[in-house]
Amino acid sequence: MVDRYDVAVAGAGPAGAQCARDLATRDYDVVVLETESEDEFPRQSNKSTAGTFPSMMSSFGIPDDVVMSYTDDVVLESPNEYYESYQPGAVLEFAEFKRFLVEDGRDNGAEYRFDARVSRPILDDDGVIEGVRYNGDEEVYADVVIDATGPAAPLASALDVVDLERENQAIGIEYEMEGVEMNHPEYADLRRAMMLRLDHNIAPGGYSWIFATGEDTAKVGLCYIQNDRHREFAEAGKTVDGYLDDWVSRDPRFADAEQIDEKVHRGSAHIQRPGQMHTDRFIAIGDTVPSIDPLWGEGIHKGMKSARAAAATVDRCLTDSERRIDAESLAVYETLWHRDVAPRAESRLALTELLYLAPNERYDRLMRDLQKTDDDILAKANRGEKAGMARLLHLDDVPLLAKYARERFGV
Ligand SMILES: Cc1cc2nc3c(=O)[nH]c(=O)nc-3n(C[C@H](O)[C@H](O)[C@H](O)COP(=O)(O)OP(=O)(O)OC[C@H]3O[C@@H](n4cnc5c(N)ncnc54)[C@H](O)[C@@H]3O)c2cc1C
Repeated sequence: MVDRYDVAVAGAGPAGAQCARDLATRDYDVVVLETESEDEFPRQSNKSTAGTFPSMMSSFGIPDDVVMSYTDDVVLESPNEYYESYQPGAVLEFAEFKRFLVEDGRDNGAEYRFDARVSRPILDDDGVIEGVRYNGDEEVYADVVIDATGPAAPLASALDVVDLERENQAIGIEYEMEGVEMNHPEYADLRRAMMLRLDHNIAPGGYSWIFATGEDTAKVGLCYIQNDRHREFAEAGKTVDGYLDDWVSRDPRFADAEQIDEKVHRGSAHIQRPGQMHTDRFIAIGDTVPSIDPLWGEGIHKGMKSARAAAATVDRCLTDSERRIDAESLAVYETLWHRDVAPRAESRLALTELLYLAPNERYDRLMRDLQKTDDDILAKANRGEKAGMARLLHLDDVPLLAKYARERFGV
């Protein structure tokens, strides 16, 4: 007997599981294939700090049970300055959040197969995908196939839909810690905050973070892309683990802190310009695209929005009396992605590249500027609006901009 569904989704991350939730709610026959075993799920894929905002929680009906802590502020730190901004948020228990998405999808009729490692597409005589092969020779057929395997991307790569480039791969690691001095006199009060720190001495060409999960507990981590920028500031031979250990041993906030039950989360994501995201009968979502926000690494909300855009696209195409699922019909996904998931993705990526190229002193100045700037300018810059970005630049940034232009355009 051939297994046949309306939609087959590879990967039960936030993107895949949300897509299945949306499709099952609309009564489509959907199956999700997840490589990990159900008993331990999620184990290796329990990678995320999972800081998010109320807009995500309310748009996707996420219950309070999966929240570790609520925060009031976002704090940006540079080596010698900091800037606080009121912005309520939530740090999720990522594993519980993933399990909630699976259970809720199942309650709505989605089928899950764990221990199901997707390896490649099944193609028809015209080279169009009509199903997937998993665990060697097992097969599932579907009208539409969705790759939501994050950076693994076995289907999107085989179909030449996305090319996740190694030089754009950001790697990250974090510890869950207790005994952290969250209100140290030399630093901002982090007791109810998500803090991101720009400092090449800690995370060369990237950033580090402390996200409060309790009075003296926090998720503490860092990430960077191993590109030229990283190498410019990096110490030879030092690994991402080494950088985190070094920060933890030097920063006075961790003087009496310890790792909780050896809890370590690690993973990667690609930070690159958006390209193609679909073809005949196929859509890529979440970190497979990749949808992650280049500036601050917010991937959960972006991935779930891309999942919703994909589900809406599939719904539209399968509602059509002819069930048209060719590339042209599915192209509405890319329109929705650029409109709703990551508007101005190009400018935000340019801002990110410029930001991580800047030296430490420039970060201190950025914090001083932000302290004097109204939140509206920051919000505009953050959205990638040129007017907001220009307000944060100075005349003596010309060499920095020239360096950026040389790297980006070779001029
Ligand atoms: C250290 C770190 C910290 C982060 N912090 C934050 C944060 O604070 N806030 C935020 O919003 N984002 C954060 N992110 C980013 C966020 O976690 C990701 O963007 C998000 O998880 C992407 O979701 P996804 O569903 O696209 O992919 P993934 O989460 O990668 O899920 C992919 C799923 O597919 C499965 N899979 C993989 N290969 C296969 C295969 N061949 N067959 C079947 N299944 C497969 C995996 O097991 C996994 O369950 C962080 C990421 C890292 C690494």
